[in-house]
Amino acid sequence: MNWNRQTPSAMPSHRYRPYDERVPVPPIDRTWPTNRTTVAPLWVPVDLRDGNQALAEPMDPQRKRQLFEQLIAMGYKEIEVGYPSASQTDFDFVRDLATQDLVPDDVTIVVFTAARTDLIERTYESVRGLPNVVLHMYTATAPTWRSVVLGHDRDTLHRLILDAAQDVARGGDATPGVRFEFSPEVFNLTEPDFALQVCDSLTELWDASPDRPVIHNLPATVEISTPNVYADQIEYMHHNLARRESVILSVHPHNDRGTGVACAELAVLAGAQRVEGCLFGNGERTGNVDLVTLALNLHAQGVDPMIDFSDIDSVRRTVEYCNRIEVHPRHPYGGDLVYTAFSGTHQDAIKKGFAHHHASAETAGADPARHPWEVPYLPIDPRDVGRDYTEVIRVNSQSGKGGIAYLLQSGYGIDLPRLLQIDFAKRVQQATDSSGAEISAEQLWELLQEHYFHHGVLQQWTVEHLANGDRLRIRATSGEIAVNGDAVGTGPVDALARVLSERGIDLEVLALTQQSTTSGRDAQAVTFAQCRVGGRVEWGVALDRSVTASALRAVLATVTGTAAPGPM
Ligand SMILES: CC(=O)SCCNC(=O)CCNC(=O)[C@H](O)C(C)(C)COP(=O)(O)OP(=O)(O)OC[C@H]1O[C@@H](n2cnc3c(N)ncnc32)[C@H](O)[C@@H]1OP(=O)(O)O
Ligand SMILES: CC(C)C(=O)C(=O)O
Repeated sequence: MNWNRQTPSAMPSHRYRPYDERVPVPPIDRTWPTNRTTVAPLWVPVDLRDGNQALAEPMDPQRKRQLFEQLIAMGYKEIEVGYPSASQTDFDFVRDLATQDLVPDDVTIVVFTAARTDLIERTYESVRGLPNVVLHMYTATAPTWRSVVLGHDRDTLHRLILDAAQDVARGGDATPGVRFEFSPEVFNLTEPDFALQVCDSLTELWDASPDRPVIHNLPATVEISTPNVYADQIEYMHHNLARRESVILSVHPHNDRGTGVACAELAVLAGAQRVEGCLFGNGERTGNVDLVTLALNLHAQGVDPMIDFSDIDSVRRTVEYCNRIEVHPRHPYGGDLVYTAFSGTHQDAIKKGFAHHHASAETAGADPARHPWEVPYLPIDPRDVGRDYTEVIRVNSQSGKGGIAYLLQSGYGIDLPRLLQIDFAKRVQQATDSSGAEISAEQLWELLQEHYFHHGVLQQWTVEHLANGDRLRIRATSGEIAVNGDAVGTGPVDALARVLSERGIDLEVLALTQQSTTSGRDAQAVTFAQCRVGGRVEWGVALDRSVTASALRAVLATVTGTAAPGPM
C-alpha cells in the first residue's frame, strides 16, 4: 500500500548542510539521557541586554528600570543589565544602578562587552561602585565567523582573546568584587577542541578558583541541530573543562529551530549550572530561550524554580510594556488561552478533574491549592500562577455538554441534570454553528431561559393539605395557554398534571429535581422538570424563592405551545 503520497517540494533544501558536516561532535560517554533535574539552575535574565538589542525600539531608561525591578521582585539574583560601552543609555542605566543604590546586596549585575580594550575600559567605568559584578566578554569562535566576520585564523583569534582577557583582568584588579564571564559566541558551531582550548586558557589566565569561579557561557547563538546534539556538546565541555570546580558552566540557547527550551533543559541534564535567557523568549530573531517556560516546566515536575511566577499576568504586562511586543495567546504558561479548553471531551475531563480534585482535597483535609494536582489537560493549577478558573472552559461549536454545564455551574450555581445537558447541548450547538462564534456564560444563561423557562405568569396558586393528598388551585398562563382550575393529587405537581389533563393536555412528569442556587435569605429553588407532553418529551426549568412555585413553573414551562391556545 502506498501510505505516504508526499512528493518532492520545490524548496531548495539542498543549499543547507546537516550539522555534522558543519561541526565535529566528539564521541562522549553521555550521561544526560538518564539524568534528572532536581534543583533549579542559576537563572540569568538577559532581557536588558540580548533582549533589548533585538528590539526595534530599545528600552528607554524608564522601561529598563521597570523591567529591572520586576526581575528583582521575582527573585532573580544575577541579571545582565546591558552593554554599557555600546550606548549612552546603557551606560547611564548602569551608572544609575550604582549611584542610586538600586541593587539589593544579594544581586549580582552582569555587564557585557566585546573583546576590545576601549570597550572593556568603558565597561569598567560604568560599574564603578557596584559591589557584585560579572564582567562578561564575548568573541565569536566558529569557523565562518572567524573567516568571514573577524578575518582571523584560530591562533590569531586566540591571541586576541587572551589580550582582551588581560585587559579584563587588569580592570578587575581595580574593581573589588568583580568576577569574569567568557562567551565563545556561536559555541555550537565551534570545533569542540578549540572551544575547550580557549575556555581553559581563560580559566588559567583569570586564575579561577572555587571561591572565585569563572563563568564559561556556551551559546547556541543560532540553533543548528536537534537539542541532543547541543546536549552532547555541553556534556563534552562538562567532562573536559580544566579546573572544573572553578568553572560555572553556563548556557545561552536561542530558538531558531523552536527548540531553545529543549536545548536548555538537555544542557542542564548534561552538566550546565547556569542558564541565560529572556522572559517570554524575547531576543534576536526567534528569541532567546524563554525563562518563563523553563522555570514553570520545573515547577510542573515538582521542582521549585526559585523564581516567583505567582502573578504571571503582571510579569507579562511588564514584559509586554517594556518590549512593546505582545505575548502570544498560546505561549506556555502565560498566554491568554493556555488554561482554556474549547473542545468538548477536554472540557468534560477538566470538569470531572476539578470535582475529583476538590473531593480528594476535602477527604484529605487539605487546602485544594496545596493538594497534589491531577486534573486532566491542565499541566499545572492555573491558580499557581495567579490565573483563575473562570477562563478554563469556554464554549464554541467544538464544545460539548460538559463544558456548557461547567459554565452554568460556575457562573450561575446550577447543576443541569445529565439528560438536560444533552438536550441543551444540541441547542447550543445550533446557536454556535450558525454564529461561528464563542458563547459566553451569560449567553448560555439567556439561551437556557429562552428554551426552558416558564414564559408566562403564575398569577395565583394555593395548596391545601388533605387527608388523601394536596388540593391545588391555580391560575396561570404559559405562553399562549391559560391554566385555570383545581385538582387533588399526591402533591402539588401531581395535582397540576391533573388540572392540565382535565383540560385536555396529557402530561406525565418523568423526572423532577430541585436544587438551591444560593444559601441564606437569597436562596432560590431551581427545578428541572422532564415531562412527556402530548407524546413529546420536554424540559422545563424554573427559579423561585418558593420551592412549590418553582416546581409548578418548571412543569408549566414544558406545556408551552403544546396545546391549543385559549382559556381552559
Ligand atoms: C550574539 C550577540 O548578541 S553579540 C552582541 C551584539 N550586540 C550588539 O552588537 C549591540 C551593541 N553593539 C554596538 O553598539 C556596536 O556594534 C559596538 C559599539 C559594540 C561596536 O560598534 P562599531 O565599532 O561601530 O562596529 P560595528 O557595530 O560595525 O561592529 C563590527 C565590528 O566589531 C568587530 N567585532 C565583532 N565582535 C567582536 C568581538 N567580540 N570583539 C571585538 N570586536 C568584535 C567586528 O570584527 C567589526 O570590526 P571591523 O569594523 O573592524 O570589521
Ligand atoms: C555572546 C552571547 C552571550 C550571545 O549573546 C549569543 O551568542 O547570542
